[in-house]
Amino acid sequence: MAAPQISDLDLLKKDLRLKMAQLRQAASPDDEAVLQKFLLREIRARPARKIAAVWPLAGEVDLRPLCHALSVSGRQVLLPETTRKGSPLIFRRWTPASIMVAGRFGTSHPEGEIDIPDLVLVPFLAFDVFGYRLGYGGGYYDRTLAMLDVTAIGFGFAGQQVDRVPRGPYDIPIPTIVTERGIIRTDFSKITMKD
Ligand SMILES: Nc1nc2c(c(=O)[nH]1)N(C=O)[C@@H](CNc1ccc(C(=O)N[C@@H](CCC(=O)O)C(=O)O)cc1)CN2
Ligand SMILES: Nc1ncnc2c1ncn2[C@@H]1O[C@H](COP(=O)(O)OP(=O)(O)OP(=O)(O)O)[C@@H](O)[C@H]1O
Repeated sequence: MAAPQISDLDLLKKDLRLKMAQLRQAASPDDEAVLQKFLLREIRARPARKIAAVWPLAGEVDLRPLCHALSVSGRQVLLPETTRKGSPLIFRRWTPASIMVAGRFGTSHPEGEIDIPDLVLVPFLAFDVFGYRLGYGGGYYDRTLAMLDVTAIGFGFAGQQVDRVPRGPYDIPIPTIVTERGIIRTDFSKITMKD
């Protein structure tokens, strides 16, 4: 079988992934708490009932306190199950009593029922002010967002911002990004060309 084609864009993204992984230093617990406060406020301002969060991978923002807070306040938390490469994610119901099981690439997911979110929190290694993001390279969130008609909110630390994330045809910009410094509205559709 022929080896999969790797494009220049894939190489640019790979470079940036390495750079961001090297830059990544554990943010302070204060930053993490402030980020979750902003994120919770942003979610609560919306009517979404089923919110897809993530279970942390090493070095990522730990959204577990947010998952608990959302669940306690009556929202249904969903967590992704990492499917085979090339497939969209599936989401399963989580409650504080859920038992997490090991999945692909070091991820964990609950064994709860499969459900469809109406709001998806999207992790990244890097983001830009236009709402483009760089993930781990699975294309999972791009495939998932292309399929679902849902609100997406990106979250991460301000230090993960870069001037411009390399863009590909499948990359879907995220209209709202939350960091410990506040909320970034990236929806440039209302801004004229001269801006
Ligand atoms: N916390 C969290 N959960 C998440 C994501 C995430 O970014 N953060 N994902 C966001 O999409 C999905 C998982 N995506 C992932 C994609 C690749 C690798 C990974 O480690 N890939 C290996 C290469 C694996 C291979 O091809 O054999 C690597 O990069 O070394 C990890 C997670 C769903 N769950
Ligand atoms: N909707 C899609 N349909 C087909 N291929 C896609 C789609 N979305 C992404 N891809 C492909 O998947 C591969 C990985 O995409 P990319 O490098 O953008 O991942 P990523 O955004 O870093 O990862 P993730 O979305 O999992 O966080 C690329 O080759 C890309 O072209």
